[in-house]
Amino acid sequence: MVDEQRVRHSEAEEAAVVDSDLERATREAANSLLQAERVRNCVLDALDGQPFKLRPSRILDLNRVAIDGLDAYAGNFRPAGIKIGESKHIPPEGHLVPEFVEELCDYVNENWEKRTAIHLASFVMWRLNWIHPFTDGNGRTSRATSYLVLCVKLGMLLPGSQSIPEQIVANRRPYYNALEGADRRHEALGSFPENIVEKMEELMSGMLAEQLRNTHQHANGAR
Ligand SMILES: Nc1ncnc2c1ncn2[C@@H]1O[C@H](COP(=O)(O)OP(=O)(O)OP(=O)(O)O)[C@@H](O)[C@H]1O
Repeated sequence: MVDEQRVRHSEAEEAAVVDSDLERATREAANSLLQAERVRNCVLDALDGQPFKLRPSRILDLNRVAIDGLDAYAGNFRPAGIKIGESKHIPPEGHLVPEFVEELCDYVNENWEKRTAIHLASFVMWRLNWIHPFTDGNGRTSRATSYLVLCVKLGMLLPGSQSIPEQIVANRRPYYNALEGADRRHEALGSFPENIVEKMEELMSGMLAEQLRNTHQHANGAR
């Protein structure tokens, strides 16, 4: 006899993901535009007076937009361990991810008035990559979240054709070096000293200047 109490199993749907390289490339390009638009809308909401707090749900959403249709875990924290190719850093175990992401959000929210826009954006860039909360799209999600924090803290949608995330993608080595510099400092001290992301701050400051310089040149007639 069938026990009625035992037949009510959940049947979860599986997330659909594309399988050809061409579809993947097309989807990645479309997602990247959607993610940039998502960041812009979040900045505009904050400028419109909606109080800004960095929350895990915002970070999850930026990951979902980046890898939707490309990875079954889009918008979810990874369930297990992960490695980063060619990096010495081993991200924390999967079960620790939610706690580390909450700690990152707390750091940003608690230091919002005390620290500069460059510091907060640099901290997010490093720490989110350090946590590596997702099965894929960690770089894209970290860059988008960092840029969101930078713009909201500055209180403006930054002008310029070559945004900081675009500059990083065009030349990744200094970005990897800055991530590794903070990894080493953190490993040695096990905490967040004031200058933990010094290298990333220098890099980001230079990239912000470049982004604004492009606007200045454009204003002077350069194409
Ligand atoms: N030493 C390091 N510590 C922390 N994060 C690192 C380190 N080296 C590289 N990374 C990050 O890991 C990312 C790769 O992770 P993943 O493949 O999930 O991201 P992605 O968004 O798919 O990649 P991409 O940045 O190429 O778009 C790199 O882009 C970089 O942001």
